[in-house]
Amino acid sequence: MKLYNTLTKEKEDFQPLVPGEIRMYACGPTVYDLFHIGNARTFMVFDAMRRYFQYRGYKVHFVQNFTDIDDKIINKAKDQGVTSEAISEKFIKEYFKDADSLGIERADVHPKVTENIPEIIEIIRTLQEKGYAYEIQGDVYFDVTGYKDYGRLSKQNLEDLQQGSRVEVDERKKSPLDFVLWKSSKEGEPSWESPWGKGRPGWHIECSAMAKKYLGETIDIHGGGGDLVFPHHENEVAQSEAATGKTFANYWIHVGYLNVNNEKMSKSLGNFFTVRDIRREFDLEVLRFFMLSAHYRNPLNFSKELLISAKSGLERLYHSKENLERLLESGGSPGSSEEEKELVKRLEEYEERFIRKMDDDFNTADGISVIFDLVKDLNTHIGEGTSGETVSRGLELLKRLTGVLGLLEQEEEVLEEEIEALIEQRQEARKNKDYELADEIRDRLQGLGIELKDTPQGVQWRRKS
Ligand SMILES: Nc1ncnc2c1ncn2[C@@H]1O[C@H](COP(=O)(O)OP(=O)(O)OP(=O)(O)O)[C@@H](O)[C@H]1O
Ligand SMILES: [Zn+2]
Repeated sequence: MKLYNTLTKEKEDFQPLVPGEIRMYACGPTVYDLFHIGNARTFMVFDAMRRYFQYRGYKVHFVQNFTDIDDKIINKAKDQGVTSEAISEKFIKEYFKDADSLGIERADVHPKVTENIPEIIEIIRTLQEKGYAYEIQGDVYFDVTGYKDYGRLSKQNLEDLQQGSRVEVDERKKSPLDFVLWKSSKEGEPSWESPWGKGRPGWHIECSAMAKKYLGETIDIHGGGGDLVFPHHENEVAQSEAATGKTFANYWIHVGYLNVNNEKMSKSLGNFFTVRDIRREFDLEVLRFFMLSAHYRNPLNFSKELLISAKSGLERLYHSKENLERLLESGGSPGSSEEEKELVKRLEEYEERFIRKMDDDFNTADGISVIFDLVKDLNTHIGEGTSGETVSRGLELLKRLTGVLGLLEQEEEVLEEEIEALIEQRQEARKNKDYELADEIRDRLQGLGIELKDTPQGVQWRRKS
């Protein structure tokens, strides 16, 4: 498998540290608002990558943090007269609602900064002890001139950076590029005790601390949106490598921007749509399909028109799947012809082609083209006369490949909701002593392949295998 590494600016052979296992960290959202679909692109790319790695047989350890302490959170809390925690807790819940509806699976750990303060303090202390950090009146800074590799990730040299940097407000720093590791707290702000007095962590240090705690000193993959290369990731590398003396991440992956009229979608520009804005008009799987139809490193322009055409593309995939399911239900004919044998052979080739494309720096755009080729072939060569086995192989393959991308998953979700609703109706009927209706609903559920079990904790259900 080849992955493009921002660190070397090359597609490299991907070799995880431990064969068969991948340790991957993605920078998560600052939780002071709903996230927009630009953020969603980055989250979705990492979700799809993780699914693909799993499909290729890797055990993936995936961590995505929540930045739950930050100026933006504090300011919003002040405006609304609530605690920072109230703001961050609310938007963490909202994050999960939107992520779930986008088919983004939960990471193995979603650590919060506020729950990792001792680990953060520990790294800062190490940096200070090793001479990479200095304190001024309760603020601690990283000394970039003391770290020889500063600028390596973003391919900038220190002198250019220093010349290019604005005159800093904080005259106390040794270099204008020095960044804050620990901030002394102002009156009324959330704060924690530390060796430098009461304060809170700077932004960059959190990821160094959490990646180390949950994945180890050296991880395989670290990523985020392209805007994070500098200064966020540059600073992460500096802190982590200065503290541990080891390589922080072997592969750096950055997702291209979702743009509007060729400008990055961002909160500050006001040119954004939240996931919920889109949900009012579109099924969110359409958005997912749209995002994954482009290579993750390329910028992607967003417009409603493009989303409408993505919708019809996705519908083509759904139609094919539904058609195969219908044929399967009708039983199919026995035996298999030469034509069918050829088709079965081609199925394997489609899967190989899909893997080849995806192995080449996770090219979902080409991967999706292969899926369309498969669908065309299935639509042409599978019909009433095809054996059940072949139909089922075609269907399985289609579901397997789209599943890797988190697509064509709508139906089951709807079904789940339907089941829950039916179970509720049945409970209601039983409460009203309408046992006839209750039994009728039970039979209907059975017809859908659902088994019910009455337990002291309530009704539980499972799909009959
Ligand atoms: N337009 C975009 N396209 C792709 N990824 C993006 C875009 N905007 C932000 N991201 C990514 O989303 C993730 C979450 O970022 P975060 O919550 O810090 O938002 P943000 O960068 O503050 O957004 P904004 O730039 O709109 O203020 C990061 O990995 C970031 O790089
Ligand atoms: Zn980060």
